[in-house]
Amino acid sequence: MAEKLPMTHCSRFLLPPTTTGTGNGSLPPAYALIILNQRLPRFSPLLWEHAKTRMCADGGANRLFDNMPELFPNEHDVSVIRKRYKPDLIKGDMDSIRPGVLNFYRNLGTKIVNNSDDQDTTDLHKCITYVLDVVSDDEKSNLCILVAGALGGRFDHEMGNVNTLCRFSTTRIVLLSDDCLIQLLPSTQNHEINVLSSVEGPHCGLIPIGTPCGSSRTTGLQWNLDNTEMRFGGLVSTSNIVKEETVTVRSDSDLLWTISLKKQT
Ligand SMILES: Nc1ncnc2c1ncn2[C@@H]1O[C@H](COP(=O)(O)OP(=O)(O)OP(=O)(O)O)[C@@H](O)[C@H]1O
Ligand SMILES: Cc1ncc(C[n+]2csc(CCO)c2C)c(N)n1
Repeated sequence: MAEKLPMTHCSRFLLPPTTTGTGNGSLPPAYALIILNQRLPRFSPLLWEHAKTRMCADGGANRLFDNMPELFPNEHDVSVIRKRYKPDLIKGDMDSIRPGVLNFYRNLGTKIVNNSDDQDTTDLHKCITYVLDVVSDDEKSNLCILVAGALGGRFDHEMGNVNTLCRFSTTRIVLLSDDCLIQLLPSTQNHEINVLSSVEGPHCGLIPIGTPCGSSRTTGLQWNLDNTEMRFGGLVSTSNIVKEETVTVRSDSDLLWTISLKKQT
């Protein structure tokens, strides 16, 4: 059987942007940022700087409005901060955004898309379909969607957010909270994860979601998988520890990769 192509992963969006590219000859990813209705992670200004497109899923706009100024305690004019962080788009069923916040961003020129007719998909899902609709096929191969505020509070929302990783499994999507990130590793490729130890790790996990996994192999972890079977309801890898700069993962079914984020990020 033909060897699967390698897919590389690196959380360079947690480091300040550089103008020097990735350093390995490949194009840096084109990031889009989606802000959800959950506490804004402390490193959101960095994600914002990296992103080419910035959007809020419905009540995510309240979080941008309320929490972004709190991340700049030395700046006293909150309206200057709010104007600096103007989203390109607010999209959703609009049952959570406060009218004052909606008016504020509308007056700044933010595009507002009301999808209250769709009560079958989440606001995050609606934002992802928007990104995929506006991006060309060429750009899609280089796209990486960063989702801020994906965990905490309501378990149905958390699972809904994880489900979007599976629904859009051919798109690179990273779910982020203050504490960790989560992404899907499709079984169609072998994975090389470049761990940035200044900002992430050492705790990590590999979770088979959806279908059981007959065989997975890893390198670079304290408890490596060696042709190991995993299934939800059986073995899943939690509280694993990154031991090397590069972690490799190959598996016959999709896995969720999660890694802790360091507090000083
Ligand atoms: N407690 C939470 N934990 C994780 N994600 C959340 C939480 N609350 C909201 N979200 C995310 O933020 C998005 C916008 O949420 P919002 O509260 O504006 O709308 P909602 O009506 O509760 O959500 P939806 O319309 O998507 O069901 C949701 O689609 C979800 O992805
Ligand atoms: C089986 C089933 N369960 C829940 C909902 C409700 N729902 C799902 S996503 C969403 C948010 C719309 O922005 C809402 C209200 C449904 N439609 N179908």
